[in-house]
Amino acid sequence: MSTIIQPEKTIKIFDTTLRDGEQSPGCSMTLKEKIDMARQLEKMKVDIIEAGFAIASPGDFESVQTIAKELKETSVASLARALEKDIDTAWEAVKYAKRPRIHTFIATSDIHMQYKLKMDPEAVLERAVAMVKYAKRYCEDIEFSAEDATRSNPEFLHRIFEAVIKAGATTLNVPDTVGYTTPMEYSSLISGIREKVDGIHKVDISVHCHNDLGLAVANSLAAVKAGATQVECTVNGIGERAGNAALEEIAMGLATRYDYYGIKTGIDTTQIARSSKLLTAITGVSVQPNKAIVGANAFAHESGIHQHGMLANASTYEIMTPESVGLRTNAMVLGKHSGRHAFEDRLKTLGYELSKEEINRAFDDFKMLADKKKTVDDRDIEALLQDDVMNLEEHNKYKLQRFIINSGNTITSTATIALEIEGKVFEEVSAGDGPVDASYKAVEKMIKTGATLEDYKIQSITEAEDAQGEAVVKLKKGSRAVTGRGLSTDIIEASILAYLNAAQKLESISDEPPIRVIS
Ligand SMILES: CC(=O)SCCNC(=O)CCNC(=O)[C@H](O)C(C)(C)COP(=O)(O)OP(=O)(O)OC[C@H]1O[C@@H](n2cnc3c(N)ncnc32)[C@H](O)[C@@H]1OP(=O)(O)O
Ligand SMILES: CC(C)C(=O)C(=O)O
Ligand SMILES: [Mg+2]
Repeated sequence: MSTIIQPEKTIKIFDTTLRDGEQSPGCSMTLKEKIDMARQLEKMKVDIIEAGFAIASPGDFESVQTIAKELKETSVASLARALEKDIDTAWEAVKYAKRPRIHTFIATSDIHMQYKLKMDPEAVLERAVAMVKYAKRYCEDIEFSAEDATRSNPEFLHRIFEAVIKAGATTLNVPDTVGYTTPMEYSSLISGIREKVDGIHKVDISVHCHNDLGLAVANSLAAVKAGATQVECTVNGIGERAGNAALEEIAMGLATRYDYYGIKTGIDTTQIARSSKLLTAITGVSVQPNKAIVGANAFAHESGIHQHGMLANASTYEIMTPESVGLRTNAMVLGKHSGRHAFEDRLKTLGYELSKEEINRAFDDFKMLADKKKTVDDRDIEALLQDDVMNLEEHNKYKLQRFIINSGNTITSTATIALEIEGKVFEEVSAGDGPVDASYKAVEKMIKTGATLEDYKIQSITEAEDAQGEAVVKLKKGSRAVTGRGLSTDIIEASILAYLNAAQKLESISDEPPIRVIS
């Protein structure tokens, strides 16, 4: 008995980052930026790039045409209203592409036909057919979109789709223009269209979803399950109003749940992170940290129980690997919800080998610090360990008595600092590049560490007007490096305290081998 091998089902990914995506307020791109983005989309292996709306402006025309000339493999489409002049212009722009496509559209819902187009349904149908035929004189690959399809009368939709297939359309797009539909409703709309058109010609059924109710990806995936063969989407989900379906979520949804959908895309998912970052760099619009797939927290774990599971086996809390979307690694973020397993793991990564007792002490200090700070980074842990191991409270040699700062944008900053050192009070004045530099120079005149300032960071660790500022400095002398911390509601005071804290540590380890050298 011979086995029949079923061909693998694949769907096309139609990227509209450069057209619908660019319709997001604040996401306009220059010609060069669009070309860079288009190259990256080709690298990610999207099937079709909608490079713009050629008639919209000379700049849009130039970018569609340049992208059509530049790309090697990918189909390049331009949007066009159902107007001859739009189609002529779209063709002039895409005709250089290896695989050109004209994408023409007209609205089919009563609301749009009556109030916007001021056309009756029969006139819309006639126009759609005439314009598909018109476009077909130029180009084999014609996509027709029934704008606002999900609020259109389904019978009218079926009629117009049948008519445009006969006129030569090769892809029928069913846009949820205003993000109105639901997964189940959209699914039955798509399977209804699929049944009707399958008897006529083989065409792609495309879906194009907006995110007004946060359902763009859910609706697109439901439609794919119901027989759609093309999904229109954008990188990071940018697009008109609340955006379009996010490409990365569609691609990873299908890849991760292949067991459920049984459908592949041609997307090289390892290019996802890069595409997302490139778009962010170009538009200056960042994705929110909890954004699926590409948000900063998408592969980050903060709570102890999760971190413990992750350390045992990443599949406990990750349904896809960071590598599969092109990230190097996941992140264990230490914060107030973290547990001992993750803390000990971080100590090992940082190169510390501590006794059980030292770890316990450090863990208690870490939990106290984590209560005050949003996240605890490696420098915090190092500072905390150095405090703990050297028991600095007992060696509190340098005490800040008072400080006076004179600073402004038209004068040189000066600092007067008084320190109490082993019971005696010293005072020095110094000028510097800003109040912190002036303070450090004044302090250095008194305590003479001879160290270099390797790093300096100031951040708020509590909120509101009385926020605590935390300064962290790293001082280096020879092969020894230490981190000092200072806390105050005054950021200059926090900075001076951090310097003194680091100086004390440096002094207390100067005759001993370093705990750990930070290069
Ligand atoms: C759902 C979507 O995303 S559709 C795409 C939306 N994107 C854009 O609109 C961005 C690019 N747009 C533009 O640059 C301009 O709107 C242009 C160049 C296309 C047209 O500009 P203008 O001629 O000044 O017209 P305007 O934008 O004010 O109005 C739209 C006109 O197109 C008509 N129209 C709208 N859709 C269609 C269509 N699919 N087919 C035919 N005519 C249409 C409207 O009825 C209106 O016609 P009117 O001028 O005779 O009243
Ligand atoms: C032009 C069409 C496809 C569109 O963007 C929409 O309906 O949202
Ligand atoms: Mg749209």
